[in-house]
Amino acid sequence: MSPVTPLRPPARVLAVAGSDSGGGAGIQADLATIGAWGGYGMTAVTAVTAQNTQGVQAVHVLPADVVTAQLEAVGADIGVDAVTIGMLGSVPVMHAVADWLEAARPPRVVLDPVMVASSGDRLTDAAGEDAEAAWARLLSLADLVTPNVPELAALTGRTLDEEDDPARALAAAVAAARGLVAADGPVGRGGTVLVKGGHLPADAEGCLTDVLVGPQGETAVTAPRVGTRATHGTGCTLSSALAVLAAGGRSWEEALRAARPWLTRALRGADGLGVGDRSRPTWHGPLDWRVPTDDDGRRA
Ligand SMILES: Nc1ncnc2c1ncn2[C@@H]1O[C@H](COP(=O)(O)OP(=O)(O)OP(=O)(O)O)[C@@H](O)[C@H]1O
Ligand SMILES: Cc1ncc(COP(=O)(O)O)c(N)n1
Repeated sequence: MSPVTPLRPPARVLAVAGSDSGGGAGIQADLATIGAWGGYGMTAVTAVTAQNTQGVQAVHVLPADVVTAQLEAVGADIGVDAVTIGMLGSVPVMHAVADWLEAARPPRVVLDPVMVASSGDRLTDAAGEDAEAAWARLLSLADLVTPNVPELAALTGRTLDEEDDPARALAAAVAAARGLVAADGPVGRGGTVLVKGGHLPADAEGCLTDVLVGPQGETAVTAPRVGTRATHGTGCTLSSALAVLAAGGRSWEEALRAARPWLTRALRGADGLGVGDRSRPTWHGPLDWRVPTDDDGRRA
């Protein structure tokens, strides 16, 4: 046996997303996550946002041909083992990404259908029938779709925010996701939906549940709800972790079971970061240090 364990080449993961100047979500969270899991991160920037923990101050969506140029540059030369898609910003950009997915057929595509930031600010000008048609195209090209509950409601036209009971609220969201993955549904063709529980009430044990809903069945993964306001970027972080783990050969279930405890640590680490004072970011780095902060988590 060789004394040196041969290294596997890092998974090449392409993040198609917007830039968050505050560093908490979007491309910045994607690259931090891909790096944390040992992947090689690449980007196709769709939009530039001026953003911090208070909210989104400005959005500039890039022209669709600039997005296409980035996708083609990376795909043609470096190669892509997995794609993670976040903020797209406009209908032309959505179609540009769908065109490239159709032509390039990357092996694993994770689609986080980002619509609104956790601050409440809109991150897309896509609306109406044009947006519906563009989402339908993207859903049909994704292997894993990771909506939060408001996004799931928007994609399925269902009302999902009326149930206070955690089990019934989750069941309603899972039922909506089943419609997406049904043989005649928009995801169809063997794709999976991850219903994320971050917007649902915690259960009696104080836990949140995420459910993978696929054509072959469902898997629920439960984790403690972390009592923090520092959840900015959790969606981007989770999608990118799933993409890099799947690119390394894991199934969606194996990827979620590995990523979910890591996300709990990232959420727990966020309070000690002392970054900003409203919608604080999760923390992808080492947890063996603490910034001195006051009772509100501001840097002392
Ligand atoms: N307070 C929390 N404690 C533990 N896990 C959480 C918490 N909030 C969200 N999560 C987890 O974070 C992941 C993202 O879920 P969520 O439903 O918040 O998605 P999202 O709204 O797209 O995220 P974002 O906050 O980035 O917009 C899920 O795995 C969810 O269970
Ligand atoms: C560029 C960009 N992409 C995605 C999000 C969503 O993340 P969150 O819902 O945590 O604000 C964001 N705020 N900004």
